[in-house]
Amino acid sequence: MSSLNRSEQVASYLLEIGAVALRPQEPFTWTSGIKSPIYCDNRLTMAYPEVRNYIADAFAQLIKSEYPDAEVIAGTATAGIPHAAWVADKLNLPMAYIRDKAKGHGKQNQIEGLIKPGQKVVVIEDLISTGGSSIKAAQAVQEAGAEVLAVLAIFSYELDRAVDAFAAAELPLQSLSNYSTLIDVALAQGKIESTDVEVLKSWRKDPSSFGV
Ligand SMILES: O=P(O)(O)OC[C@H]1O[C@H](OP(=O)(O)OP(=O)(O)O)[C@H](O)[C@@H]1O
Ligand SMILES: O=C(O)c1cc(=O)[nH]c(=O)[nH]1
Repeated sequence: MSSLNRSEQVASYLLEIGAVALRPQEPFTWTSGIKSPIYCDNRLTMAYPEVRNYIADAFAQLIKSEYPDAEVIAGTATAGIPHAAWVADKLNLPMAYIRDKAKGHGKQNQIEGLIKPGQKVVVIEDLISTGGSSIKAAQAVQEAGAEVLAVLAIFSYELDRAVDAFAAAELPLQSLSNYSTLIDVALAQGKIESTDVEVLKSWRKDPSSFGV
């Protein structure tokens, strides 16, 4: 592949740093309980300055062009936090993060940092599977009286379940890369075989029944 677009470049980076693991014989268990032949560990991007900087620039450009009114960049705990910090730094905006639930001690906060009622917030997540984690985080921001302009993620599996959940929650979602691009890039780079593509595509049609 000569000139890669943003989605292809992010997929290519994820493959290059070994963030994408295939294990059809011994499926991964996701946070939602779904069993999957693939796991994408975007946390590894932290270890690669060129990669994390490309991601932060891409998020920052997206926010500048599509959400120029953003006042706070909020990361989802835990994997969204470092990316939100780098993006907030690039945009010189306040940063916050959202726990999956309120702390049981101390100030019992779910949102750490500062999000004021009425502020316009962009939520940064590392990855969307079902969307459950990031929608919950975005709703916590809304419950705090702020407005969520969008949820932005590095990668999305493009599952129907997530698309429907974001639509029902009336939350815009954009990802820098996605499952279909990842498969195309991996195949073009010889990192997977056509037999892998068949498994990955058939799993994607019915993720809930894989490996059961
Ligand atoms: O769209 P969903 O079905 O909610 O799945 C995606 C979530 O799962 C992972 O987080 P995980 O629960 O592994 O926690 P972590 O961020 O603390 O690593 C990932 O970082 C997303 O937050
Ligand atoms: O749904 C998840 O838990 C999940 C899937 C995945 O590919 N990567 C990840 O970090 N979490």
